[in-house]
Amino acid sequence: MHLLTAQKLAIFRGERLVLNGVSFALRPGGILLLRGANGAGKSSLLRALAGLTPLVSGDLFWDDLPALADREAHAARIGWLGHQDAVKPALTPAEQVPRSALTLVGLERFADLPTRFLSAGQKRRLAIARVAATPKALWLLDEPTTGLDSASIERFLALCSAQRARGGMIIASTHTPIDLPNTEVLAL
Ligand SMILES: Nc1ncnc2c1ncn2[C@@H]1O[C@H](COP(=O)(O)OP(=O)(O)OP(=O)(O)O)[C@@H](O)[C@H]1O
Repeated sequence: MHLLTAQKLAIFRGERLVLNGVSFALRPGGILLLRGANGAGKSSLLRALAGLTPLVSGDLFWDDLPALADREAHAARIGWLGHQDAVKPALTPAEQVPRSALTLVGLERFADLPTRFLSAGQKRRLAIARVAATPKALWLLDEPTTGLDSASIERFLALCSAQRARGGMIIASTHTPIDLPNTEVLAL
């Protein structure tokens, strides 16, 4: 039984139709990888699925009901990892994410340092920890592994597996392979 179904989505960015006729469906525990060249529309699709960019046409269903009819309810289902990390530079990691989640991304040693002193990869790991910290039915991840070293990629994959094991879904754009079983791919 599919929980999330997209039918013939069309998305404008600025003046241009960047995506048209995009359809897919995901079951609980499913993972969908978005592939495509720079500018293909991966980020635009993720934003639209999050309700941040309007759909020009098409339908998005959650459990067979219009997903975006109640924006607040939809936002509450989503763990969002954008292109830009939503981390606060003046606060420490421990001030913005529970310590248990920092451990999951190997950031415990940096928990009490102002976030502005973290490296790009460490900030990315903090943003991932923030997504993983609260249970969300759907993770929308824009190039989650960019800038991560191999140990951090392994930890990220473990978090993805845990999300799927509890019935959560993942949609991620990526230019690199993501080594997880039963992945579906949407080429844009
Ligand atoms: N805010 C915006 N206003 C106008 N056009 C935009 C905007 N954001 C993106 N675009 C355009 O929409 C198209 C799709 O961009 P998008 O960022 O979704 O691609 P992408 O597949 O995520 O690319 P990348 O692999 O480089 O991250 C591009 O042609 C881009 O120039």
